[in-house]
Amino acid sequence: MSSILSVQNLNKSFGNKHVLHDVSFTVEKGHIVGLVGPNGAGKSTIMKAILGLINYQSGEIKIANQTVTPASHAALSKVGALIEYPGIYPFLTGWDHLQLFADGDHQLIHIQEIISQLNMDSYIKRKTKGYSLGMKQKLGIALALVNFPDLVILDEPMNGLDPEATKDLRDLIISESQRGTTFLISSHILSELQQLASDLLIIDQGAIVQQTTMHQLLASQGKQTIMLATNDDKTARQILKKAKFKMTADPRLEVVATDDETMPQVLRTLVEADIEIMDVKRLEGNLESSLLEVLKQYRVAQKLAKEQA
Ligand SMILES: Nc1ncnc2c1ncn2[C@@H]1O[C@H](COP(=O)(O)OP(=O)(O)OP(=O)(O)O)[C@@H](O)[C@H]1O
Repeated sequence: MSSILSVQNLNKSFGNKHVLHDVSFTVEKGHIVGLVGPNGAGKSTIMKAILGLINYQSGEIKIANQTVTPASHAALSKVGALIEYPGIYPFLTGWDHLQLFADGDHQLIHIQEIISQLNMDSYIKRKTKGYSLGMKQKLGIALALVNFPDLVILDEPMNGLDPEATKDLRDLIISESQRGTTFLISSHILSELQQLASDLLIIDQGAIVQQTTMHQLLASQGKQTIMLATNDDKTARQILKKAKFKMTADPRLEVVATDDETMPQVLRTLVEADIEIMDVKRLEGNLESSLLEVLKQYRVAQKLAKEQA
């Protein structure tokens, strides 16, 4: 695995307000990373620092091994971003914006693909002064993606999007990531992020609480389960209990997955006992409840550490 982005010991203050505290993390090439945390945690500030939009007191930011500062932007040539509101000229059409932004005519096919995937065909040739909030947001996202960037940074990209557009965006991000594009995305829409992100950076009050994978976070909270249907659920339950698998309170046959091995072990145990398996599903837990739990535990630990200091 190689990292495309590395942030080390980043400290940022606005006046005498210290808002980022020794923030360090790396982002692996091709991953979709969710940056999550409460309001005011420092997500946008981290993104702006990565994009060279704000100065910082200390630390180092590297994109593809090249240092980024407000005075040194070379590494950003292969980065696309949407931070806060997209900068859009009202008297140009969406198509004009995309063409102006594109590195060359060879991007036209890609522009057309993005327009179709985000369902923008019906208005892309209209002046943007008549666009709704969601239409502008989609244009901002299209602009971030147009030149096949290696890294894309999106701050709350689902803002203003209806459910259909949210799904279109999710599909687009996944297809671009399959081409090798890396994404760093902040969002408060955790149900959406859960379907998108492979990795998570959890931040609270300007400090990294945890860098983890979605799978690990959900599993660590004991929230991932395996739902089974067999030809004899009653006997299957007895066998699984005897084999010391943890069952949930659900009246159906649901086993708590403690790690990646649980699923094959459960299936082997049942097959060896001649139970016929009709259906098996891995149920992911809930990102929102897992995140709230992690933040709660972190704050308790922080409070204890302060009291002991
Ligand atoms: N230009 C600024 N001047 C002063 N303080 C600022 C400025 N920008 C951000 N802050 C402060 O820095 C902290 C982090 O803000 P930031 O916008 O990065 O949080 P966030 O995690 O993106 O929040 P949200 O989820 O609400 O968008 C907050 O306390 C905020 O008030």
